[in-house]
Amino acid sequence: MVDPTGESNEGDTPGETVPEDVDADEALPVNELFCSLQGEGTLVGTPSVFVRTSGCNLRCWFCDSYHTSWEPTGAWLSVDDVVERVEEFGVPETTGGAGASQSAERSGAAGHVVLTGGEPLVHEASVDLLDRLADRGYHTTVETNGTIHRDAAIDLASVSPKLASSTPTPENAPEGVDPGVWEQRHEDRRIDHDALTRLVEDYETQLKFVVTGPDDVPEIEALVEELRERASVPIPNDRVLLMPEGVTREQVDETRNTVADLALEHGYRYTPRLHVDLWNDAPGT
Ligand SMILES: C[S@@+](CC[C@H](N)C(=O)[O-])C[C@H]1O[C@@H](n2cnc3c(N)ncnc32)[C@H](O)[C@@H]1O
Ligand SMILES: Nc1nc2[nH]cc(C(=O)O)c2c(=O)[nH]1
Ligand code: SF4
Ligand SMILES: [Mg+2]
Repeated sequence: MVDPTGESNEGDTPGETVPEDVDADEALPVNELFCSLQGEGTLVGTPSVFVRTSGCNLRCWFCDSYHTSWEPTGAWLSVDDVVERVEEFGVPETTGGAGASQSAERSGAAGHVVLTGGEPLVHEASVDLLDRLADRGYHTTVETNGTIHRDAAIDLASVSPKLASSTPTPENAPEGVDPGVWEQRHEDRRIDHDALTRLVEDYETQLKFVVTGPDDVPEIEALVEELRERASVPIPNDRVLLMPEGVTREQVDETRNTVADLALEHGYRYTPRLHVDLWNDAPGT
């Protein structure tokens, strides 16, 4: 394992820790690559291959992928190798493939790939990966915090803008972590109206907000209104999703009903965290 961060806790420049023998245009720091059911959003329940890159330009206190943000870990893989690993789970039937491979332990994800992280769009090579997957007939979902726009083969932009309640403080930071410069840096970076507007205009988009409680709703309403004014495309309420905050079953049990009630009250959509319900916080799910 190498430090694949793209961004250390003190440093600020994506790419600064790329090892000398790695060409960051053609390789990605991969934290995990696995097959599961899409647990969040409009495609919930869809068998999918997940490619989780390491490194993020934000530091949400509640990040459920600590080892891609606060303590980024993974191994650099060439884009070719990532495509090969994805194909081991099955190739889309539309490209003449036989569907799911029989050898993989979880092998049902022949058509959908979810590129996530960390923040996958900090990495230039994500564009190349998405192009190659699209060429092979995969449907691509990109899970992104919405602070970066790239031109890429994205079928569904699953954008999760980060609310004020996500900002790390010494009180809420993960155990043993001092957020230091990240409290202000996260706050400064978490909303980029231009990037959000371009994502909404260029791609089929869902806006998937992590909700910690009723106090988050005014900020969601204001942001959605702002984007509706800026964007040249409509943003219907059924593309605005409220998702309960929580990494474990116990935590989601605490927030689930409040968030469902808020969705009903405001006419937004609710999304479960199906993978947490099914597999709790196990890695590779
Ligand atoms: C780990 S993030 C990676 C993609 C990107 N960095 C982002 O935040 O959208 C994947 C998804 O998990 C969500 N998420 C992270 N921590 C969470 C938590 N504690 N509760 C609910 N959702 C969470 C994010 O909002 C995002 O939708
Ligand atoms: N099953 C499952 N569905 C997911 N949808 C988005 C995820 C993510 O971490 O981006 C995720 C994940 O980690 N697991
Ligand atoms: S933006 Fe996404 S990956 Fe980054 S810290 Fe927040 S939840 Fe984690
Ligand atoms: Mg996750």
